[in-house]
Amino acid sequence: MSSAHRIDLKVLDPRLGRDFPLPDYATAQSAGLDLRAMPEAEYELAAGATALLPTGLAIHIGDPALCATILPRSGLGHKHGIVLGNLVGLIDADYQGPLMVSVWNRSDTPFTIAPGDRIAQLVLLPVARAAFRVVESFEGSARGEGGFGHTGVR
Ligand SMILES: O=c1ccn([C@H]2C[C@H](O)[C@@H](COP(=O)(O)OP(=O)(O)OP(=O)(O)O)O2)c(=O)[nH]1
Ligand SMILES: [Mg+2]
Repeated sequence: MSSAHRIDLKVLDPRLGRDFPLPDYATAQSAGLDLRAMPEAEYELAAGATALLPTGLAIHIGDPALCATILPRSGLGHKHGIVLGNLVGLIDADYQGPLMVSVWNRSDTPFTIAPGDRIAQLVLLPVARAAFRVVESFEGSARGEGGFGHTGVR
């Protein structure tokens, strides 16, 4: 854990850390920390529906060279169609509000989420920030303006 970044975390839901563990890496080299959905009670997400669920915690990354993303869990996404309503969540380094997960049931069957269920995962990432310099023309590059299939398929 020596290379880990210290991130401030506030527990907003007293069931976390008491009835359910705080987020932690499942293995020594896991990239993602599972986030638990913390609705008041069991929540049935209808087929095709989206719900914004609290995770019961807040984090303050506090470093502009970092951000966090919220990603689906592959098992839930592939087997049950439980993914994210925003596809990927982006957590800014200066965000201090409750961490929320937009859960989307893209399947054709209802899915029940119980408080404490691990519903998505948080990945901390490095961020490079831009300072734009407005120019009239770009220095030449190998690609130029080619894109969108320009290099072919095979
Ligand atoms: O899945 C998510 C995505 C975002 N957020 C929080 C953290 C993030 O820093 C903030 C704003 O997210 P974003 O910039 O993606 O949303 P927006 O619609 O542009 O809102 P804003 O106008 O507040 O930036 O909302 C979450 O809790 N969960
Ligand atoms: Mg925004």
